[in-house]
Amino acid sequence: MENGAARTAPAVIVAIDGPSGTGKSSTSKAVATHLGLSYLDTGAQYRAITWWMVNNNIDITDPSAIAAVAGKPEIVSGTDPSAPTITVDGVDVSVPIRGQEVTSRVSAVSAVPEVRARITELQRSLAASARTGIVVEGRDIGTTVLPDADLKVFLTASAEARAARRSGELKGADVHATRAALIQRDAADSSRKTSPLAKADDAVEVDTTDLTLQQVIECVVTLVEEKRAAK
Ligand SMILES: Nc1ncnc2c1ncn2[C@@H]1O[C@H](COP(=O)(O)OP(=O)(O)OP(=O)(O)O)[C@@H](O)[C@H]1O
Ligand SMILES: Nc1ccn([C@@H]2O[C@H](COP(=O)(O)O)[C@@H](O)[C@H]2O)c(=O)n1
Repeated sequence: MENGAARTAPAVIVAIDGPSGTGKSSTSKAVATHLGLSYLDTGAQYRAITWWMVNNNIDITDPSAIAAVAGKPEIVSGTDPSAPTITVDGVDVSVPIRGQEVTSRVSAVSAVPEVRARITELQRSLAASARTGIVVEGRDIGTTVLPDADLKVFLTASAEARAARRSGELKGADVHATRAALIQRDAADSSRKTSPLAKADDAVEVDTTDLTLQQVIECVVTLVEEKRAAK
């Protein structure tokens, strides 16, 4: 190499989208850790702003009420894949954003264009400042947030597999009710007007129904390494 300079890998931007329970978070964190990249859970950001709306008694059924205050909460995401963090106005909300109160309302809040504009700006700024690159997971990353990502992956899995995974995680929650809730949230996320859940035309689709988590991770790591080698 010229002047003995060590070649550093170019920063790589990876977008991972897909419906609920397809393995986006588990896969993205592991891929980012393996490749020394940052990691951003964009669902956590939408959950955080929803938590703030609930805590401040904003009428979730009124999009104009949500839009009017969308710029108020300060949402900060930590992007270390081994310890991702999320705070709202300095409060750690990593636990309450996973509760039912937030989960049942997040699709309504995330459908409001002013909320999406605010959160999208945060996401682009974090991606632009990631030194080695970043794995960003969500619903509209490949289509809207980072349309020029080096690699776009769209994870899918049957509703049955996703419900079984989630009810296992929720310590035996009723699998039928879990399946119905997943389908309802996906339908809301896919049918909203602004940046719906969708596969980008140039995304690689990976059906994870019959794959172990380790197999999905290995598949995505290989795809990233191929893109990196070609840069
Ligand atoms: N291929 C797989 N096989 C079996 N279990 C899996 C697989 N991928 C993920 N899981 C498990 O399924 C559950 C959901 O995974 P994860 O949270 O990564 O999905 P997600 O797509 O990020 O969901 P959401 O969009 O709702 O946040 C977790 O318990 C995870 O360990
Ligand atoms: N890019 C994204 C990511 C998420 N959402 C909304 O947030 C909800 C929660 O996402 P999880 O991944 O934590 O389950 C999701 O249902 C969407 O309503 C989004 O709109 N865009």
